[in-house]
Amino acid sequence: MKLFNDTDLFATGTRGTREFDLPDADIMLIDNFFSKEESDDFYDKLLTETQWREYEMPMYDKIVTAPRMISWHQDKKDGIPSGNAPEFTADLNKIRQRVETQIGLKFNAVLLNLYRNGNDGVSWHSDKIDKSGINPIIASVTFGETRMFRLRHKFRKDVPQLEIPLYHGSFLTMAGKTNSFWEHAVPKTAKEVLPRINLTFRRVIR
Ligand SMILES: O=C(O)CCC(=O)C(=O)O
Ligand SMILES: [Fe+2]
Repeated sequence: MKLFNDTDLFATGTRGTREFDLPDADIMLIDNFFSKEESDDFYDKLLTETQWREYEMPMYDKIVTAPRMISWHQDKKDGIPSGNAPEFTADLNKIRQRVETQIGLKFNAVLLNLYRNGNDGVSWHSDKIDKSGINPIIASVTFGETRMFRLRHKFRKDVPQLEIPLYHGSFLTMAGKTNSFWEHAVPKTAKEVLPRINLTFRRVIR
């Protein structure tokens, strides 16, 4: 069937780690973190088996429906309130395991975002830190369509914005001060694009 025109990228099979030389940020990217086969498989299963739901968010003085679908999963076992959040599925556990092994840290929650087409995106924001403590690490995995991940410094207008294409099977981390000093976004696009799934692993603390 597939779909994503990234075969040249996968042909090399490299798993190089890239770090970005940016002020007040600690960002690392690994393309091909998951193989093409693994990525295709996770993509298909996550797309069809996840109970995707809409997400209502405050926007100025209104409540609007976010232009994407989400699913939040959280471990129940460590006694941290998780509301009605479903547990990690077997596939989410497999993905989490790989991520944890790579960076040597544990995560207890994951947010899945589904960008159905070019009208879906996420506007400028920093990830909330109140539930993850100060300087949380966010670990992001992408399957499906390549979309641009944009970053901008919150306070320094002299620092240029940055655009990172996040490919099928890629892995990105944002650590240290990144969330305090930078915002990120996935802009909508007028191009005809297939669905993209992004997973951000997080550590929820009491
Ligand atoms: O889809 C992405 O790459 C980013 C998602 C994101 O920023 C978020 O869920 O907070
Ligand atoms: Fe985010």
